[in-house]
Amino acid sequence: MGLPTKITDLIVKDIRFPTSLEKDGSDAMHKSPDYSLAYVIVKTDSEIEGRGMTFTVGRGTHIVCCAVEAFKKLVVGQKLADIFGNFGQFWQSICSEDQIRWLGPEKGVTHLATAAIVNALWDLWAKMEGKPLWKLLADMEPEKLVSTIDFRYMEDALTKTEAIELLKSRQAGKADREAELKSTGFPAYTTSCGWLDYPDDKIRKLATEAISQGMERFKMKVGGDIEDDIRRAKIFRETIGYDRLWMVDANQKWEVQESIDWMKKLAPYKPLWIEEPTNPDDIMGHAAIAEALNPLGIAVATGEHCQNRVMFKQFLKAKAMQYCQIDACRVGGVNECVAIILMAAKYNIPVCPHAGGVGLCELVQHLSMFDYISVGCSLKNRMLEYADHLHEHMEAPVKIKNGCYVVPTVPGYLVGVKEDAIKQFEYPMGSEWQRMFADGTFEPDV
Ligand SMILES: C[C@H](O)[C@@H](O)CC(=O)C(=O)O
Ligand SMILES: [Mg+2]
Repeated sequence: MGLPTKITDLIVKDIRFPTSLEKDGSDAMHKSPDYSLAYVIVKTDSEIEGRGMTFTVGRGTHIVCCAVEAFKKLVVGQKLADIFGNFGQFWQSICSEDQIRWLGPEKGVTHLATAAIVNALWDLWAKMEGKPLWKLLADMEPEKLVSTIDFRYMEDALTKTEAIELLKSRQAGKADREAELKSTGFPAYTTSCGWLDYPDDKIRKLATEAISQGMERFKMKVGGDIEDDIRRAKIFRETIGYDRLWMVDANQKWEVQESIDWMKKLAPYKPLWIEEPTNPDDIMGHAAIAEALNPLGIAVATGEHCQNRVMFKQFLKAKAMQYCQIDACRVGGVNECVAIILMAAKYNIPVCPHAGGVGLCELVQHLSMFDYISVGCSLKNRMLEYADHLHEHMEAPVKIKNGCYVVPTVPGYLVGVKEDAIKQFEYPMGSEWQRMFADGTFEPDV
């Protein structure tokens, strides 16, 4: 198969899964999410194609797909040597195009769409190099890697020169860290036992099963009702004990003072962090919550709804996050994730990416492994979210062994969604959606 030189087409598909039926993914703000993806296929003048995605929920997926279509003319016809020769510049040309940037800039629907396209391009690049993405990133010369980043608006936190120096200073020991990852994997924590609307006996059963499979770290959704949260916290601690890690996630439910008061009531159950206590744009609010809760041993974690590197910069500078939860699809794909990983390293904040959803585990495992090998270089306080849903639809699904992510070996980043899954779950014409409309399980969007 010859290597591609040029992008010939870009296709986007709206793929949705009916996860709301079992309350998988439920939290205090998203009671019935249908996990979905805007799936992008970048066609080339060879058989190799790039597949990327952004994670989203339900009806919103349609809007993201429209945004991807709007970017299409900026991508189709481009030469790959021009894109990968100066990826930072290409990234900027997408994010700053003057017909679209008014909708952002670099936030919301257009940035989710950017992520889907950019992730597909990295998938393509990794396939061209015959490497899984983590290895492509880890093997890249610091200067080359840094050339993929758009440093606008972050130079007051990290300059290009500092980024190169940081990467160079952490080259020693790379081979050992890669070997260690291959032998033990990257530590995972699970959210799949603790969705907000799971019944108590399901929590107990799933947590018990997870322990038997070697899982040592757990997260529970909170923020519906304090008495319910206390009851569920007790179930968790009775099941997992106090030697295993336990985190809680409020998905932006509370006011600032409410976050502090609520978490004081959960403090006896020793949560390691409270995730997204309040609005994801409220930097000073998060800083105030951290100041009040850190003395109780509770950290603040956030990032899955943090829009871009500029917001991360401020959270880091304001000591408003103790755990940095990048999301492979919320910000503008790999280029911006690498920028944030480098900034977090400078501010000594561990990166524990947001995963789960659909496809996020498959993507973000590469970023954590690259971080360990080339940037953070430590597993202290590092772990990667895992949720046990929908992996069967991926062409290269993640593997978990003894509570750790197994290092992926297939060339690419997302690699792809199975053809069968697309036939069944593309919205609205997929066979499963047509069946569920016919039997009244769901009503089609108008
Ligand atoms: C709607 C999603 O399931 C959300 O609850 C995921 C999340 O916050 C997490 O995994 O963390
Ligand atoms: Mg969360």
